[in-house]
Amino acid sequence: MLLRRGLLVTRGPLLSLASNWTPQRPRAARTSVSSSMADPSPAASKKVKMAICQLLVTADKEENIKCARKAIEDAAKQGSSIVVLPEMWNCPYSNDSFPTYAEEVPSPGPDSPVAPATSTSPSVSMMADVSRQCGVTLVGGSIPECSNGKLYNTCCVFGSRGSLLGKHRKTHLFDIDIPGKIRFMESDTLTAGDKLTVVDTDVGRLGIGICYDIRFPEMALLYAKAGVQIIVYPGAFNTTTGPAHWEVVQRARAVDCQLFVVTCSPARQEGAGYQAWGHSTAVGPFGEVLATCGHEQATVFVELDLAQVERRRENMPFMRQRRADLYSLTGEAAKP
Ligand SMILES: NC(=O)CC(=O)C(=O)O
Repeated sequence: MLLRRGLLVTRGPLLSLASNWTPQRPRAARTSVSSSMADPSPAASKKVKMAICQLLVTADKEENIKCARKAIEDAAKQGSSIVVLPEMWNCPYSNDSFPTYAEEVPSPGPDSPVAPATSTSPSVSMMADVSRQCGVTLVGGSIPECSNGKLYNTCCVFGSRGSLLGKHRKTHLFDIDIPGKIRFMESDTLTAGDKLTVVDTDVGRLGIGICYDIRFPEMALLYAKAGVQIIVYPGAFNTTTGPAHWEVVQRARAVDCQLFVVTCSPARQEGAGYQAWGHSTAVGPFGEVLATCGHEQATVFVELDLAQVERRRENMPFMRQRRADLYSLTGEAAKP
């Protein structure tokens, strides 16, 4: 069997680890499902239908909220039980925009009261309302959050009854300078979060990271240690780092940690100051790209079989094989 891009793998029956399900396959979404190993046992599967909404983000906040709501409703109509939004989906990705578009985000909890739609947090209210109305788990990409005079890049996770189950503040700020290509300093306006975020949802245990967080394998390994099945990274790589690293880092995190990795980018907006790479993707625990798309607006539908996480860990028990006598990983990704 030959996998994409010429990787030669062992012989064995072709097996879909997680099949793409596309009642109406979105334009530009691509599926590449592959497996290099025969599934050793037909153990119970636990399938999760996910929609990854690569939204076109404009300077019009109200319009962005409307579009996000519609994408979530459409995904739910097509049977998704979990929907993912992009990083900074309610505003242009720029330090000028973050303070202007920022909202307050309440503390998570099963009874978290979420401000009514008329409040100063319209993006948060919409996400709470639509997740409850559609009965979906929602990983709400990220929005700028204002709290005690500081700004954060914050992802809200809502349960299928509309409560705010968790919030993750981007822990590694995107401060890079590649001369002649791209310079971006999130730290000019944003403050880094100081916690890792594991959330138990109806669809499984999620770990959350935002964009640049994906470059730090220690964080992903701590999530794996905490029993996370899917790490979701809303993210907006760019046209310099995207082609070089976007897919590689997703597959690396998935292989290292033997779990699903899902990314959700904004679509590329011609003429925008920040050119997002797009290519929202789902990767399986054997490092296989399950579904992806180009840089245009699209929803990627994918079915994840969470039983594959355990299977891959049985096949190759990295966790047990670590050499704690030679190295160790400290830190905490507390189980919820
Ligand atoms: N925008 C980010 O946070 C990260 C990014 O573009 C990169 O790591 O490259």
